[in-house]
Amino acid sequence: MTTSMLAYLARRTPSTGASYLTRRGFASDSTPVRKVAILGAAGGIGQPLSLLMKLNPLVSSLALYDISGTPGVAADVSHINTRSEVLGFAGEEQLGKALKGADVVIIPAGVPRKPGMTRDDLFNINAGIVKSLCAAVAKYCPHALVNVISNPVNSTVPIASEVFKKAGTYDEKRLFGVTTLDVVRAKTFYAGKAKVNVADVNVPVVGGHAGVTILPLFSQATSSANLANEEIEALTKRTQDGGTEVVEAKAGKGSATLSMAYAGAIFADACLKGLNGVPDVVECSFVQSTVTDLPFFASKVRLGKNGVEEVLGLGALSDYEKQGLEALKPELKSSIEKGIKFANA
Ligand SMILES: NC(=O)C1=CN([C@@H]2O[C@H](COP(=O)(O)OP(=O)(O)OC[C@H]3O[C@@H](n4cnc5c(N)ncnc54)[C@H](O)[C@@H]3O)[C@@H](O)[C@H]2O)C=CC1
Ligand SMILES: O=C([O-])CC(=O)C(=O)O
Repeated sequence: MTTSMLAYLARRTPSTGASYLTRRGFASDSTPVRKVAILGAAGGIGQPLSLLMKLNPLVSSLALYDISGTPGVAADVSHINTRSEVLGFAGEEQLGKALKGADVVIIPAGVPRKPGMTRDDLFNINAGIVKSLCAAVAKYCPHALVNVISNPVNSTVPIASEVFKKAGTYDEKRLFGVTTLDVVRAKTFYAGKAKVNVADVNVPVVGGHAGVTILPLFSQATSSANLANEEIEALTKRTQDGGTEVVEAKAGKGSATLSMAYAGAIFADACLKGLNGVPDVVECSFVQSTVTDLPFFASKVRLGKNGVEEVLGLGALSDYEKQGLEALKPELKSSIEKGIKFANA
């Protein structure tokens, strides 16, 4: 749970259970009004993500959109006594209303993997979904920060950028591929292996969001621990295969939803904090980048009032990480190009 969510829960009055913000009225005096729209809100990620965003005190309005099922999710979540007003929107004719005025749009719409599939196998269905949803974003909330969760992220983010370019609304500072789950996994696996407190651990994860394109930089991990090379290699492999581990364990019933909802909520919270002028908000994300020769790349990003304030460099890499960086480039390049080609076909 994010720090602001924890702070919010801590302010609850034990006697009534009512929140500080609710008792003072709908919106706090000091917290800006912020609308968040979730596209694909009735899905496996969408539902727990809707719950977590309802718990976020930075949100004043929460719009839950899907092709169907959202009136029920919205009715359910709306009974929680936190700040935001929740509205459900179902079907394409309601998409405009869901998006209008949104500050942050989170997109977990699309099909998930089944065992034996790669993320790229989702391209044929999800590319079209992301393309049409982004066309609507360009029309109804062209200044929103867009958090793309739908896979394959290495291609769906370039697709989104091309759609926005065509609409004349592209601002590279406002488009993000959500790779936070890779960071969440790297932290968890590292803390378990290094036997350190997971709350003290940070690990940057760079590159992209599929297989070998996921490159955790354990040489930069805090708290530092003297792990053997074989242990670092095993941790790297486990982080790269984290999604597949869940897909296989779910045995045909989808991919990561709960941990992804957590990761998506962390990233959206960082975007909101940045918009609100909170200093030094840094998260890894797949963004337009000049950190390597690839046009999009995941690395640490400082978030601010306009979205990306600064794309941070990679820092010092170990030899193993340098090799991993070179090895990931061909696949990432071809996934990016595939997305761009699709959007312009
Ligand atoms: N970036 C990341 O780290 C991760 C990404 N994912 C990806 O997130 C996506 C969603 O996964 P789940 O929630 O498990 O799938 P799901 O099938 O449970 O939910 C997807 C939802 O999208 C909705 N949807 C489909 N077309 C839509 C459209 N045109 N407009 C609005 N909503 C639409 C469906 O109705 C459904 O409710 C998948 O592509 C999956 O691969 C999953 C985990 C991690
Ligand atoms: O593996 C998948 O298909 C879903 C995903 O992106 C992840 O869990 O990292």
